[in-house]
Amino acid sequence: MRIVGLTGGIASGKSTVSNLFKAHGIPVVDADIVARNVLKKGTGGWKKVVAAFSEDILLDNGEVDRAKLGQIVFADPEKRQLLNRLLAPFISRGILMEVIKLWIKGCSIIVLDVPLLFEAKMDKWTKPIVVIWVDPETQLQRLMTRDGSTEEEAKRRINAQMSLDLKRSKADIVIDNTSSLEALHEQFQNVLTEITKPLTWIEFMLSRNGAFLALFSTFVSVAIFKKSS
Ligand SMILES: CC(C)(COP(=O)(O)OP(=O)(O)OC[C@H]1O[C@@H](n2cnc3c(N)ncnc32)[C@H](O)[C@@H]1O)[C@@H](O)C(=O)NCCC(=O)NCCS
Ligand SMILES: Nc1ncnc2c1ncn2[C@@H]1O[C@H](COP(=O)(O)OP(=O)(O)OP(=O)(O)O)[C@@H](O)[C@H]1O
Repeated sequence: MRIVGLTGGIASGKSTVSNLFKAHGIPVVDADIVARNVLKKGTGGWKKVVAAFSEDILLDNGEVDRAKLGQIVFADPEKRQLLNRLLAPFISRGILMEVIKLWIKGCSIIVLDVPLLFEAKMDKWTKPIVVIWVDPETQLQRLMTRDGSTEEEAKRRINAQMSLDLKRSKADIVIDNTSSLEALHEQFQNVLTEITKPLTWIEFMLSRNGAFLALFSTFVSVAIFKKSS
């Protein structure tokens, strides 16, 4: 199985590229969705976060007030680290479960869309790593437009992440999404060609079909050995 890492900064275009992968039949595990699920009312993540941040962060229906928690953690690095520490085990487990489900289905190439791929040290599980880079001014403008946030709020969120230049230096493949959507689509075609190349032997053995082949070969070898002895 080939597990492609997809990362970048906030509002750099990960969801836009994820949608292109999905449109080409390549399944995507979205870490933001996993992170939302592990913070739903009554879950283990929810209990830990409420115990640490108090019931002040809850809405009347008991769900976490995400906007309020966001304001708290993006204004205070220590509180953000605390939230990351509390949720990290639940998020990693959630992502692993999604990968296992896709493995069982027989998917041979999948994409992990993880904003904090490097920060959470999940990059060691993915190859190749695709980083979506965008110039800082475009990133800020797109974030403010999409979320309707002020410049100050948007900058806080951007500064809570590893710099995009550092992420770019750790990439196997870089997509520059500063320009138009057409330019993004063009670059995407090259990425698609690259990641859909035939699996390496190791990737094949890590896929479901590879595991079945290994199991089948073992049975045949044992049967031949028994017959000949
Ligand atoms: C603080 C929370 C409640 C704010 O929720 P909100 O709905 O406003 O934002 P959302 O979850 O859609 O995240 C939007 C983007 O913010 C960035 N972001 C989210 N959490 C973090 C973080 N802890 N550090 C840096 N950037 C982050 C990511 O780029 C993400 O794509 C939420 O982001 C959260 O629970 N974060 C901690 C979990 C986490 O690490 N998520 C990232 C998945 S790897
Ligand atoms: N090339 C582009 N030209 C113009 N707008 C774009 C381009 N690429 C993405 N956008 C817009 O920029 C915004 C951010 O893109 P997107 O939501 O895909 O980023 P993201 O990296 O997934 O964000 P997050 O980290 O918050 O999940 C969206 O409103 C999207 O429509």
